[in-house]
Amino acid sequence: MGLIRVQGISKSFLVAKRPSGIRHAVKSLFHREYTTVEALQDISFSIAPGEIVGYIGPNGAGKSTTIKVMSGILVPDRGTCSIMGYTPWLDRVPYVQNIGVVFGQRSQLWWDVPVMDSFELLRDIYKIPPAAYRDTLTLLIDTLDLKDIIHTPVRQLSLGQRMRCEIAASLLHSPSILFLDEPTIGLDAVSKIAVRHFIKTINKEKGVTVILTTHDMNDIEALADRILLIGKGSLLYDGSVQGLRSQFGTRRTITAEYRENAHPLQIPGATLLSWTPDRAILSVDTEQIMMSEAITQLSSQVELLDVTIDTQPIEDIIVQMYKEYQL
Ligand SMILES: Nc1ncnc2c1ncn2[C@@H]1O[C@H](COP(=O)(O)OP(=O)(O)OP(=O)(O)O)[C@@H](O)[C@H]1O
Repeated sequence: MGLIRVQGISKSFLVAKRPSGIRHAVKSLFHREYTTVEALQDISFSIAPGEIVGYIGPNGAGKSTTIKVMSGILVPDRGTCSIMGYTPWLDRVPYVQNIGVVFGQRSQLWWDVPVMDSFELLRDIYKIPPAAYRDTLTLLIDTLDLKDIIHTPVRQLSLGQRMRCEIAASLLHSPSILFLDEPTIGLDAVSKIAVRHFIKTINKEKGVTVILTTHDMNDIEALADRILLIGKGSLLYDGSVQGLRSQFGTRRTITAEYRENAHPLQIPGATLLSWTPDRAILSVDTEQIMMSEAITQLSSQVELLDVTIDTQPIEDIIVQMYKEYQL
């Protein structure tokens, strides 16, 4: 069942050209030239309740524009979007009761007042009943470890502390869908893990459907059941992380340790990444040679002591896809 159904969405922006040079700049004051940026071109997908979907793509691909359309901030030029039966940009008031949105680069909290004051304002905006507000707030304070920071003005918080408060703010009204635009951007390793853990928990325990954009492939590996890959405004891949690996991740790395041998290894279909007389690292293209065959060839050339095989990191696979699609 599609909780979110996006069909044929396109969105373009008219952007003023900024000529360089003083003469052209003065001329442009009287005669502006415009160019059209096709931010989204015929995007379609559907998301079921309880999914965590990673929305990825290079800079400028159209990720934030999609999130803005889905959260009702932007109106597309063409296409339809039905989320829980609402059209986000037409049914804004009832619709926003059902969604939470976090833009990692922007704050929805009031900068100069304590976090708690922002929460109370949101309580009033969303008309959250007092008992429900108390319960949700207690849960969020516990799970996001907010006790010691809730009475601090936002501008005094670290980025990681602020992000935890932003996520709490987006969930105060218990939405069933959460849009996260770069939720871990700029966070240290510990805060990233805390945020990921929390996202996983609300998805599992509360059944919240999560759509997150990120450049951090560790976020994707830790969280997403499914990836939507967008490039230059078009959807290029829709499937599982596993599917991405089997479709695009055809390389494996073999690290071999062996009794000293003077001759560098030579295996067709494998590239020698590094070599010493007792240790070599090879990159194997499994489309050219099966792993079993590569190991057989290896053991025929040296006396093996230890072998480890690593799959291609998801980050590398994505870089390879960006190259393949010329993004
Ligand atoms: N308000 C706007 N006015 C003009 N152009 C815009 C506007 N918003 C987005 N764009 C353009 O639309 C394209 C898609 O932008 P978008 O912000 O959706 O990309 P993104 O995938 O989120 O990128 P990033 O990873 O850098 O955040 C870009 O070329 C961007 O310059």
